[in-house]
Amino acid sequence: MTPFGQRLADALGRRGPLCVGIDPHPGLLTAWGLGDDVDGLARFSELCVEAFGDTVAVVKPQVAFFEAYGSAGLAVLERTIADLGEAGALVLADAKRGDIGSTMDAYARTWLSDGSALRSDAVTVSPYLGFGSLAPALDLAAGTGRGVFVLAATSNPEGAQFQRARLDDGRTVAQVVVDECAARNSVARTDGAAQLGSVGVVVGATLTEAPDLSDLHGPILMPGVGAQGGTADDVRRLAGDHLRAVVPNVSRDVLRAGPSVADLRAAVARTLDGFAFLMN
Ligand SMILES: O=C(O)c1cc(=O)[nH]c(=O)n1[C@@H]1O[C@H](COP(=O)(O)O)[C@@H](O)[C@H]1O
Repeated sequence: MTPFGQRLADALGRRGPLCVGIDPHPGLLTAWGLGDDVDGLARFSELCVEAFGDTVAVVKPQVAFFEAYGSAGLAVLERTIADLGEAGALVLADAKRGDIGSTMDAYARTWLSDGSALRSDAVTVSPYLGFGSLAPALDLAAGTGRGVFVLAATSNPEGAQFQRARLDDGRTVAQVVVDECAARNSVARTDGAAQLGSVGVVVGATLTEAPDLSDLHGPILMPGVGAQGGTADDVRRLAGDHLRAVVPNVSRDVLRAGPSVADLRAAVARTLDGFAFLMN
């Protein structure tokens, strides 16, 4: 399969620089006139697929909201991932996995192997057990043409406690994560692969300052726009010279426009207008 970074660059070029989250909060289910149950979850997801599948570059189902309904919720997630892919969107499973390497291998197979019912184009992972513990996911993604987004500097205020801590060499933990991802992408580039690597980082749109992203050569997911207070201007400021690698994520701010598919699509179009500068 074409490497994820290349497929992503292509999708952003065709559909515009946006990742929309499918975050079925119980409050949103109620606001959409749906039950806080598996049927409500399934209908919510169907409407999202209809609204975003054929227009948005990347759609990011938040796995937690599906897991909350047990195995039936996971079955909805399987269907949603498959339907989004069929409609032409890239699917980023927001699972934020991270564990010792041998267990990480099982997580990697779940989200990144060709044979899995939950296979997605990319998955979010947490480097808290050490960057090296992510190797099974990074290796499998490279082998199957999929992508990995590693949490570097997250959008929540608590994130700074660890992520801004400094190592002996003076770099912040967030910077080390970015640098490790950059090293992975540079290996791919010497193999003659895509301009945009397949190992991305997550940098919150709510931050005052981003880590140095100059050598990353990979995608930068920026969640925190809208409901968490981040704005398009914040994205512009944090993106610096890396406009073409940035993918802002918006979940609640778009989802609040539902349940009408037309209204959801209009919310996407409005949001994309605000990010037109990312295409220059
Ligand atoms: O990995 C993520 O997507 C993520 C990282 C981060 O630093 N902050 C963050 O908000 N997210 C996710 O992005 C989504 C943001 O949702 P809204 O605040 O509703 O736009 C949620 O699904 C979060 O779990």
